[in-house]
Amino acid sequence: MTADETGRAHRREAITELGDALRTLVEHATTTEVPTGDLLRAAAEIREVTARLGDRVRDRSTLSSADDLLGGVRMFNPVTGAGSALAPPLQIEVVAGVATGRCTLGRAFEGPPTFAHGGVSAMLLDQILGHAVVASGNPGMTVRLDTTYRAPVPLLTPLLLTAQVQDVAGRRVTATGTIATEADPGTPLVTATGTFVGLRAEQTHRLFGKLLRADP
Ligand SMILES: CCCCCCCC(=O)SCCNC(=O)CCNC(=O)[C@H](O)C(C)(C)COP(=O)(O)OP(=O)(O)OC[C@H]1O[C@@H](n2cnc3c(N)ncnc32)[C@H](O)[C@@H]1OP(=O)(O)O
Repeated sequence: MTADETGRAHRREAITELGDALRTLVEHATTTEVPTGDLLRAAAEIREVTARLGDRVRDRSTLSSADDLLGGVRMFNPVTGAGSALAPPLQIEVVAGVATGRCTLGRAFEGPPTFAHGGVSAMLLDQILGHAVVASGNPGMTVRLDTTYRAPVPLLTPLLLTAQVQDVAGRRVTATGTIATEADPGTPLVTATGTFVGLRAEQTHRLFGKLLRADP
């Protein structure tokens, strides 16, 4: 490992540590019933820490120094990113074209009481369908996502997601996926069909050219 790679690995570990702390903070902030005065004290303390993190920030068109765009490392992806306070995070692996994802949604993801928000389910499915699409060798962006909600997705319950590509027609790729519980993987709670479109070179250049040139 070069010194640069070692530095980057340490930074990723630190970002993951911070992400873990933030996710716990979000979960506790969502569920706490401490006295009102404690809420106000906590808010003041959190603002102090926040100011320290804000000392040096990247702008919108700069990648995180810990990311590797072409290598698929996105530390702050809101679904899979270990550094994201918003991500469950969903852990995805792809074997023989089938993407499998695992996560447990905390109470910050609640929609109907005790169950996950429908938009969160769609977000998880968009991501895992995207991984199956990338693994098929036909990367593209989502242009359509149809979700069918068959049964509510329980919170605080290990979930199992799967996705695979069904069809590739020119630039258009169709993929399907499901959310189930790990305990009952044969009963889909939410299913989705997504259409992804591969970008033409001119589109890639227009949308991401600056980022790709900057990626080390
Ligand atoms: C590992 C990483 C995983 C990441 C997972 C997350 C993925 C995401 O969330 S991506 C973010 C959300 N998506 C976006 O922002 C994309 C927004 N859309 C766009 O920018 C444009 O539609 C773009 C650039 C993708 C394609 O534009 P353009 O080249 O003009 O497409 P266009 O020529 O109209 O259509 C191409 C093909 O797709 C089809 N298509 C386009 N839109 C749709 C649609 N809504 N439904 C079905 N088919 C569609 C067209 O019919 C056409 O098919 P065919 O070639 O067979 O005739």
